[in-house]
Amino acid sequence: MAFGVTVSGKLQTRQIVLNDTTLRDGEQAPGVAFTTAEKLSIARVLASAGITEIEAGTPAMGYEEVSAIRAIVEASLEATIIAWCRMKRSDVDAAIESGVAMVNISVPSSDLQIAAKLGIGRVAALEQLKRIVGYARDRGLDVAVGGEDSSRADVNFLIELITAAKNAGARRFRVADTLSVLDPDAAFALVAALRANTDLEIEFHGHDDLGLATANTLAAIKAGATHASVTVIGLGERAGNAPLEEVAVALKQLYGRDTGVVLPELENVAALVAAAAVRTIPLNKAIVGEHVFTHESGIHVDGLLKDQRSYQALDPQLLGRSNRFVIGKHSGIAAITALLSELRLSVSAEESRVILARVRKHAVEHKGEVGRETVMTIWRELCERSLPKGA
Ligand SMILES: CC(=O)SCCNC(=O)CCNC(=O)[C@H](O)C(C)(C)COP(=O)(O)OP(=O)(O)OC[C@H]1O[C@@H](n2cnc3c(N)ncnc32)[C@H](O)[C@@H]1OP(=O)(O)O
Ligand SMILES: O=C(O)CCC(=O)C(=O)O
Repeated sequence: MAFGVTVSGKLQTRQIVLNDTTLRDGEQAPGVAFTTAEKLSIARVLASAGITEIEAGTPAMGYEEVSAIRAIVEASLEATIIAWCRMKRSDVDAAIESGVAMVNISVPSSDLQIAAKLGIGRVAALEQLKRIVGYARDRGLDVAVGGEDSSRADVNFLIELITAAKNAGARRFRVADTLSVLDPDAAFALVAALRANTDLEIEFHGHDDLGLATANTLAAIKAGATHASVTVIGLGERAGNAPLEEVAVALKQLYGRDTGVVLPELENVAALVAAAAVRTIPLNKAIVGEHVFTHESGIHVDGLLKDQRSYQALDPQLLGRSNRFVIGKHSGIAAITALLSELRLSVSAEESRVILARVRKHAVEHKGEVGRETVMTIWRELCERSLPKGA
């Protein structure tokens, strides 16, 4: 099915809204603990990067968290600040204290979670949800209902929850694949079934235990989700959430869909969050990894030098970045010749082959790229050796 086409076949022109939950689900990653100042800086860079919804934290955690969320609200960013709540009046009261205008009220939706966590049944969970949504609406809050563990729930019960949420005044239902049990086909089918039964906003919240969070999120959007939960560099519970940078760029690159995210800001946002989370961004991390536009293999470098399109689908300029060539074990003659010519060093074809052999040996011995200085040293030594004695 083509992107942007609903199950009923109607073309959609809507913009996909990304709800960034780095400050809530992201911070639930083991060992991650942001200070209030870090939370505020992250919220600021997210808003400057065009994110219009920020799930900023869990007010039920107490005074510090409420103050941090309040500081973000008081920064008057161009974004809706959302607080995460359980179905408890005290959680909603704490959210009100934090100053947010919108809450996400979470309801365990699978039979297993309803029974195990809350010790009640479906009917009681439904009643509790209605009461709390009404309580929040009466206090002027916008309400999204978070269907925790939606992907293991009975779809008919999800529809009952959504109907109850809507009747109580909620504007959105979040379909959470809490434990990553969906693949893209199943994510599409689930969201399509819900889409066919409600006109509420639908947010998809994917986790990455199987490395499918981004794919599942795209499938959910194809099926009619209007919103997607994301976190910077995929920070979040266990293997994390759908990464903001992957979802925003994939939507643009694959489907030409704009999320309002300023793509060249993503690298800075990722660096800030990684530093505050004390996490390292893997060199090969999609979109924001240092090496994702770096090329070493001889055949690739040769192809890129002849025509960039031969080995480039995602234009680094879209992200304010550029291609980089490095010399290493997999370099070929074209890369060596190009580098030496850039350095204005002349070599014969035979000398290039000798330099390449030395480069390979050096790369294996030092397990890494071979820097320009090293290539120049190899070149110099070769020249000295070929000079006639006494010259
Ligand atoms: C999938 C997700 O990401 S869910 C969000 C997870 N986020 C967090 O846990 C945020 C950090 N958590 C915390 O700081 C604490 O757990 C708090 C402040 C929220 C609660 O702390 P405590 O009162 O000590 O409760 P504790 O964490 O031990 O247990 C959770 C309680 O919430 C209840 N609960 C869980 N989900 C819900 C819900 N959606 N609605 C109502 N109650 C819920 C549990 O039944 C349990 O209640 P019980 O103590 O009566 O059995
Ligand atoms: O209930 C929600 O809002 C979703 C909670 C969550 O983070 C999840 O289920 O993974």
